[in-house]
Amino acid sequence: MVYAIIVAAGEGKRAGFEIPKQFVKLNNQTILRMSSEKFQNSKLIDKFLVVSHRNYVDLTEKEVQTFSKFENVVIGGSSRQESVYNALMYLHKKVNKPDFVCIHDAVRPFVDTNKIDESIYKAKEVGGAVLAEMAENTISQVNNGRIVKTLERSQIYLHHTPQTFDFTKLLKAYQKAEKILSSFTDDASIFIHAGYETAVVEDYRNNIKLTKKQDFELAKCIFELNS
Ligand SMILES: Nc1ccn([C@@H]2O[C@H](COP(=O)(O)OP(=O)(O)OP(=O)(O)O)[C@@H](O)[C@H]2O)c(=O)n1
Ligand SMILES: C[C@](O)(CO)[C@H](O)COP(=O)(O)O
Repeated sequence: MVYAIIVAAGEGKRAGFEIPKQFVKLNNQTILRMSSEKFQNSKLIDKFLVVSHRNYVDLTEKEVQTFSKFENVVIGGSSRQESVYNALMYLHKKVNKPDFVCIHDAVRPFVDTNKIDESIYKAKEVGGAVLAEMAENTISQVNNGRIVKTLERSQIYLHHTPQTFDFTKLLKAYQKAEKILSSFTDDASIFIHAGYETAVVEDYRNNIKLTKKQDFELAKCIFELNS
């Protein structure tokens, strides 16, 4: 069984809207609903959870309750990784635990459903799989404003989501890292820290994370292009 975990418990501080950015609407649909619909439409996702900020549970539920694969809202934590951990612990308490979990940022509404499925196929083969975009710009490591070294860009990938993992292994990885979760910014880095193999699945550039206000201007263009 494959569960999606859609993390939507952030406050959207960098975006600066009056409400958390996952509830901002694009063409009359919230970002959260747009993202959730992609997992509802995936042929390999059996059920999904949405991780919500404790102050927005009702609004979160209202956005996703019509989806047949939606199971429950889980209360988030103080960081994205804490939120993921809360969802993993919810699943750990179930009698019928999932085999794989597919973790997605609610604020990446343009994810392609076929790419979701590709990440699941690859995770079933390798153990973990991350949708990622190969760097097309020259990349450098910088310290105090000075270039330390230029990196081989064919070996540099920008991590997107979803990131899909063997559930038992990911839970163990989170348990191993639970005192240092703030050292990580995504699930793959926690999985790799535990020594597990992780593959990349080439993703489309338009699977952007809506982080700042200007990303919503770009989102309007992507939405128009996709329409
Ligand atoms: N404690 C948190 C923090 C973030 N997220 C989710 O993780 C995803 C990526 O996080 P980010 O873009 O950083 O969202 P925010 O934390 O809301 O943004 P900010 O840091 O600007 O407040 C988002 O879907 C966000 O809702 C979460 O579930 N729980
Ligand atoms: C998980 C992620 O989207 C992969 O690129 C990214 O690390 C999330 O970072 P954020 O600061 O929590 O938005």
